[in-house]
Amino acid sequence: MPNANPPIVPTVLLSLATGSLLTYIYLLYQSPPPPSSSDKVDDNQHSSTRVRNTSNSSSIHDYDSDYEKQHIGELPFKPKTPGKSAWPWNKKFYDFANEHSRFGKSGVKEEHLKFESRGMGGSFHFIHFETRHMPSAIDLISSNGLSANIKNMGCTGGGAHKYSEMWSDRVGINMIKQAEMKSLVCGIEFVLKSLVGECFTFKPERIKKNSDEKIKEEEWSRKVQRDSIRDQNTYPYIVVSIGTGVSFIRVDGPGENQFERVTGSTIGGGTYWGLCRLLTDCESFTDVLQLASTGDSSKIDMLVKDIYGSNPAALKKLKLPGEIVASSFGKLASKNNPSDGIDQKDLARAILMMTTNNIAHIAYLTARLYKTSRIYFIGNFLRHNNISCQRLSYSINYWSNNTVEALFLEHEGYLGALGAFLLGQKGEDDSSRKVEKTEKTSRRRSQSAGEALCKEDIENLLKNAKNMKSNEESDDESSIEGEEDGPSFEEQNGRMEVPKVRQRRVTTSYIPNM
Ligand SMILES: Nc1ncnc2c1ncn2[C@@H]1O[C@H](COP(=O)(O)OP(=O)(O)OP(=O)(O)O)[C@@H](O)[C@H]1O
Ligand SMILES: CC(C)(CO)[C@@H](O)C(=O)NCCC(=O)O
Repeated sequence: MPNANPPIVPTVLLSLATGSLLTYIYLLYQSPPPPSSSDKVDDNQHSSTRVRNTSNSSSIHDYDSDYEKQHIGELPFKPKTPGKSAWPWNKKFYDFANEHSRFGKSGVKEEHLKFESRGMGGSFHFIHFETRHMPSAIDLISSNGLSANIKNMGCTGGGAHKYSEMWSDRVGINMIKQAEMKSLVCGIEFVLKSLVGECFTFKPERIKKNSDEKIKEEEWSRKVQRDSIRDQNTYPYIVVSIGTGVSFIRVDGPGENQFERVTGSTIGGGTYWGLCRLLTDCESFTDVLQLASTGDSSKIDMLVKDIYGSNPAALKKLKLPGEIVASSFGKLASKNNPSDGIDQKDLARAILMMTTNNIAHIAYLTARLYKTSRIYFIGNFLRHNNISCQRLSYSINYWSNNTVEALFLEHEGYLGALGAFLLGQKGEDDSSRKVEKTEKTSRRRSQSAGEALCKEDIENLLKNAKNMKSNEESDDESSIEGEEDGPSFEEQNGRMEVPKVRQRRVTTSYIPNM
């Protein structure tokens, strides 16, 4: 008698990405293996019961199974289904993870990010917690008996090395280590190829009435969905991973080694959060973003018009509008008492803008250097951080004269964990020696921004700058201000608009000490 409704009580597979501040866990709940020949069901019936219907799910993510059916060969691994003997060994873990949305004191499950995968035969769930609570997280798993039958776990980031012994000693779980950049790129390729609704950008709320009209940055708040990777034209693209520090990676193609970390910046999310901890009373990242949203950075930053006055002829010659920042924190340099008239909210905003502007500049130059129109910004600095996403969208559009687009991903912080898992499924395991070697090689290649520019690169940049200059001279100045959506992107990507500003569930507050 066919079993029409095999239960969706799955095997749980785990993967971690452990950075200096946060750790992301990705869980895959796989359905039980197909029934044996004695209780065979027809294929259609089986697949429809194995995979839950996403349209009823609370997730915003629809799984593009048609695409996967056609392109499954292009995924970075051949999906494994669990052996029959493996199931349902991890039921305890599954029930525990399923029943709770908070774990310990800083663990949070992000319901809105979960999605189904027909190819993987299960659902992906996402949890993060603060890395400093790693020992408590391991104890939680151990004391609840959750580690039974979990022998291996994909892992990437610095923590894959730092906490490896702790995991094996305390709970007997072996870390299958993967290189950080490779995991990131693998995760990005996976979500871009298989998830509908993953990629988006910000555009102005309205279209210019005439070419002289300037659309202000504040109006760049319309969240617009972007298409996934469909073909070779997508490459090369730039990935800017904004974590504690910032990595700039060029991805040349779908193959797993077709990327290079081209440069980095030490001014990243850690800089922002570190300076804010020093200069404000905020105790959580969520609080400081909230504070920044009410601040005014123009009390702190020196604007071009502060230097030039509002002299249209002079500004036209300079080719910079008066409203943009000339020097972050520059206004404080010439005040008798720098703290007069400013408070914590203005500081929080100015630090956020300084960090974001710097990243935007390097990202734009990197895109120019490698002649690409796509920059994907990821990493947890952007988490619930519409202010930076909007600034990046506006700046990249502005500096590139509407030829390069800033793109964002819904699973921005979990791409490394996802990639580490996928690579592990492929049977890869970077031994520490191999990781060291890879990182040495990439270290040699990826020096700081200035060093990375070889003579040829500089010549190219100068050539491009010259071309841009002559384009700008022939253009009306206003054409670089918030032009209506650029034809190149609209034609390339096809577009679907999401009417509201980036909608994310508000972060549940992070309780210190797990
Ligand atoms: N709850 C949070 N607590 C602390 N920082 C947070 C939080 N949420 C977001 N952030 C931001 O995310 C940054 C860390 O990002 P992410 O976790 O992607 O990097 P990482 O992996 O630690 O660093 P790197 O990529 O440089 O190794 C922090 O510096 C901060 O700006
Ligand atoms: C060190 C890493 C790669 C760790 O994720 C990251 O923090 C980073 O890219 N920092 C910038 C380092 C540099 O100057 O290239």
